[in-house]
Amino acid sequence: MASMEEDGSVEEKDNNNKKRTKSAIAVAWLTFYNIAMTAGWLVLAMAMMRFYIQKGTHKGLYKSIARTLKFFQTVALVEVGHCAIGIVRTSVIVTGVQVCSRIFMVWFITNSIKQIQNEESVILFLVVWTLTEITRYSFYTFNLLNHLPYFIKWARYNMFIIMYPLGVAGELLTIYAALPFVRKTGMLSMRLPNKYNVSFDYYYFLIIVMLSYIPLFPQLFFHMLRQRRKVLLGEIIVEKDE
Ligand SMILES: CCCCCCCCCCCCC[C@@H](O)CC(=O)SCCNC(=O)CCNC(=O)[C@H](O)C(C)(C)COP(=O)(O)OP(=O)(O)OC[C@H]1O[C@@H](n2cnc3c(N)ncnc32)[C@H](O)[C@@H]1OP(=O)(O)O
Repeated sequence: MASMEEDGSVEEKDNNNKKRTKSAIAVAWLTFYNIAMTAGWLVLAMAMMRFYIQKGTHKGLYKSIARTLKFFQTVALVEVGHCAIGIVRTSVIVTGVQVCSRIFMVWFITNSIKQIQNEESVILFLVVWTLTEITRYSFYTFNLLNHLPYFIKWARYNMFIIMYPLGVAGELLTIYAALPFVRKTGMLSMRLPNKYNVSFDYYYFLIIVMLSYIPLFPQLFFHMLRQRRKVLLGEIIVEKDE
């Protein structure tokens, strides 16, 4: 009996150790990931500042940082995986919408339509994303290391109140500026007749994307407001199942 109890406790200890090892691996990975992403967005911030100081204009800025931006924004897809495997307590849907809309902005709008790359709206969302991500990833990093300075926590849960609407404005104005070029060139569209018998009009697709901000953006914004109340004001929030 005693030996069974001992066996049981050994098994339990083993399971606990496994859990601890797994979470230690997760913490190590997340710490590495967040440090790399903070560094990436800092590099982008410095490249943008250097470009503007040297050239005195925003024209050509997007082209000069495009590769770095595409790399770090695309890598953020990993975050959907973090949620899916449960190593961070965030909804896959909320993260998916946030990350996919950014990737769409980068690859299918700004990168694909050269004529809009010098629009002021592009600079607006680039600056807003960069400030947001430096704050967000450094928040996660310091939080994981249990050394979170209050001003980073404060910035993480207050900046979005201004940054989210500004970022959305930059994104929507950029898509709007792209519409005439998309209509004129018929890019990424499929007209009938074709061998697949399928028709797709990227112009109307972009209009649908713009309209989808109306229901989706408030959900992200209110999610952040709830997080803000939870973290800064200590409110207990009962999460609904996904
Ligand atoms: C195919 C075409 C699609 C087109 C769709 C078009 C519709 C688009 C509508 C949407 C528009 C979005 C526009 C947007 O791009 C504009 C901007 O971004 S503007 C700049 C302002 N933006 C922000 O402030 C971004 C805010 N968003 C986020 O922070 C996240 O993306 C979000 C998922 C929304 C929220 O994050 P989360 O729920 O994770 O909140 P917390 O930060 O409070 O964290 C919760 C817990 O998870 C832990 N966590 C999360 N990630 C990590 C990580 N990487 N490392 C470590 N830990 C992490 C975090 O610590 C919390 O843990 P705990 O609760 O235990 O404390």
